[in-house]
Amino acid sequence: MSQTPAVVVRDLHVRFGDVEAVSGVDLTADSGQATALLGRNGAGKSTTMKVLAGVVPPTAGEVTVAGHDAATDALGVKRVVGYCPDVGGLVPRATPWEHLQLSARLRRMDDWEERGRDLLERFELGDVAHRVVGGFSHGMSRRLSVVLAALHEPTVLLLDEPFDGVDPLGVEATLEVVADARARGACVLLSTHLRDLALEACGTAVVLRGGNRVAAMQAGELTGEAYRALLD
Ligand SMILES: Nc1ncnc2c1ncn2[C@@H]1O[C@H](COP(=O)(O)OP(=O)(O)OP(=O)(O)O)[C@@H](O)[C@H]1O
Repeated sequence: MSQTPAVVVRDLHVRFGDVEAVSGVDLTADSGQATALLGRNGAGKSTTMKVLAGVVPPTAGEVTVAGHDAATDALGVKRVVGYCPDVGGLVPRATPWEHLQLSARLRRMDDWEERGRDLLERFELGDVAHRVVGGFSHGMSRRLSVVLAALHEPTVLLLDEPFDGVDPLGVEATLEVVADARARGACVLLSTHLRDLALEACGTAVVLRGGNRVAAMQAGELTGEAYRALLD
């Protein structure tokens, strides 16, 4: 018997006023797999991620995340996902450790401190664990956002542009987080403009264009030429 995919999106539409940000996206993503979301600026990747995170409601279509309907059970969706947004999400006057404390408290987690410390070390944020994030560089903030998304070992891990402005050690730590999540059976969705890193991190790739899905394929099939052709 085949397993229901962890993420199911059918004919998703998202409208902001006059703008149709997503206009008919279909995708599925399985547990234990990582799926890359690719496409040019404005293709609808971040909006799709926001719907999957329970942050933006779908205007129309069917979206299920680990069995929770994004239209009717946004709280249920939020509980099962770990979400690294493309921008924002951090409190400038709080430290990384305070961010972890807040996240753990909201999720009623016990015994999170060792994992929190380990993640901060892996992302080379241990030395700044008690410094307010307002002074962080862009790359440091991105790394902390990945740590926060991964802390509670979510069923569905959503990473929106996690490599943006991140140095090679941060990239390596992020790839490890993705590999660990897959190994424990989580479903990972990762949006990026970096095809090579998408191929390294993910087994499958979905390409969006103008709010639509234009292709879904094994990541290995996404050659540079094929990718460019899909973007145009
Ligand atoms: N809150 C909003 N209000 C109005 N329009 C929006 C809003 N959010 C997104 N859009 C529009 O929806 C479209 C898709 O945006 P989205 O951010 O999802 O694309 P993206 O693929 O993530 O782009 P990028 O690669 O630049 O991050 C764009 O035309 C964008 O301007």
